[in-house]
Amino acid sequence: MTRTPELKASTAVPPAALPDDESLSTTTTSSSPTPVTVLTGFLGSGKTTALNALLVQPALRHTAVIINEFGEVGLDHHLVARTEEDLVLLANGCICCTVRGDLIGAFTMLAEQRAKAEGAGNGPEKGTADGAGGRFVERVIVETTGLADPAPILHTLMSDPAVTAKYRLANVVATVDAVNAEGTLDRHAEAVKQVAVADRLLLTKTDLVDAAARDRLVARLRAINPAADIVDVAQAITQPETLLGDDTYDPARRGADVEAWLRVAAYEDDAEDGAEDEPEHAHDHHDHDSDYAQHAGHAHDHAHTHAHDRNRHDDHIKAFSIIRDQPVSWAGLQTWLEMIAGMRGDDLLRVKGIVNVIEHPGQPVVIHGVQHLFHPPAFLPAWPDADHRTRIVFITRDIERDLVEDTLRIFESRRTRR
Ligand SMILES: Nc1nc2c(ncn2[C@@H]2O[C@H](COP(=O)(O)OP(=O)(O)OP(=O)(O)O)[C@@H](O)[C@H]2O)c(=O)[nH]1
Repeated sequence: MTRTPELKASTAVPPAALPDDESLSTTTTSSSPTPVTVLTGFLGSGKTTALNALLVQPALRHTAVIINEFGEVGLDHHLVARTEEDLVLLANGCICCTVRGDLIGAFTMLAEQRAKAEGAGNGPEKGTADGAGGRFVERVIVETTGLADPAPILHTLMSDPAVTAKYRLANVVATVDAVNAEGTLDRHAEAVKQVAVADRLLLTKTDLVDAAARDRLVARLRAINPAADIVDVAQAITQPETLLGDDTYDPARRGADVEAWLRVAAYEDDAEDGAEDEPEHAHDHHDHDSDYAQHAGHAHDHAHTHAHDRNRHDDHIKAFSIIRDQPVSWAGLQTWLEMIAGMRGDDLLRVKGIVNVIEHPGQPVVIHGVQHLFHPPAFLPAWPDADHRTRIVFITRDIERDLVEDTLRIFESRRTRR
């Protein structure tokens, strides 16, 4: 049976406060397009962890982050070391299919902030980034969902006039989980595409595998994308200038497949633009779509209408969340997680949650599961907002919400009877 690591005191999110220092790019001027890095990588492969390690570095203090999350309940904005002003959460589906408009809207908003900051004298020369004058945004990192097909995202960034007027796609970085990647690449076409389009591949979780497994994985990654730099995340995050440093994304360097995917994305984009002239009718794109997008801290409802279905994800993939109003027993939850990971680990693509545990009142616990692997749970220093309910997001293949709900209730009721 899969063992869930013991609950130990550690913190899940590094501090958001940044020391004053030089920025990464010394070449940004108020008129130059803002460089954009796309951070992709399969579910649970370590995107947010790598991002947090980068964002605390002084060189990235003027970096805004756009996070796209997959699931009914957005959690990532609570787990990223960035203040509300620098973080935009797109939780209304996947940017590769349903929230392209939101992505463009987020870029437009950040460009307006930058213009406002520069108008108020908060430009790059002064290095200031706050106050009523707006924030100076020097770089944007877009973290995709783990299931994203990167091609339509890259296409949008390279061709949408509203974006290209102010931004340029600098590079694509993909995290690759050394524990799960072999199986993931076998089973999920999105994972192969994420690797194939990247300039840099960040190997994560190499601390959990032996050298031979790492070498096998590197050979496989080289076969998919011979031009990418492959680096261990521990090394990469100490050199943000190398990881994110200015270059302009060139699909031609990535091979014929990538160019073909981008052509398909362009074709579908044109088809959608044509279809937008048709009368709109609202319908669900995914059974997992949440129905809101929010600029972190300022949630606003979006009633999304799309003219046709652009669901690129496998119909077998489900995303749902389990919510508990009352604190839950850590011991019961741990036993249940072990049971479900042991029985259905291959199909338990991602489990991520904030848990209010009976055993540690006032100390929210963050849990992360990726297929059979459960990472050590970690305490958050405090609840990120007024919502103190347990919220656990599941992304599964062919595991229905009812099965998860029903089995969890069995363990919960067993605990209660003791
Ligand atoms: N041991 C180890 N754990 C890691 C490493 N990188 C990430 N993790 C753990 O992997 C889990 C998932 O990491 P995240 O950064 O949330 O992954 P993600 O790609 O952002 O996940 P999603 O966006 O939900 O798909 C967390 O528990 C991390 O602590 C690593 O290099 N080594």
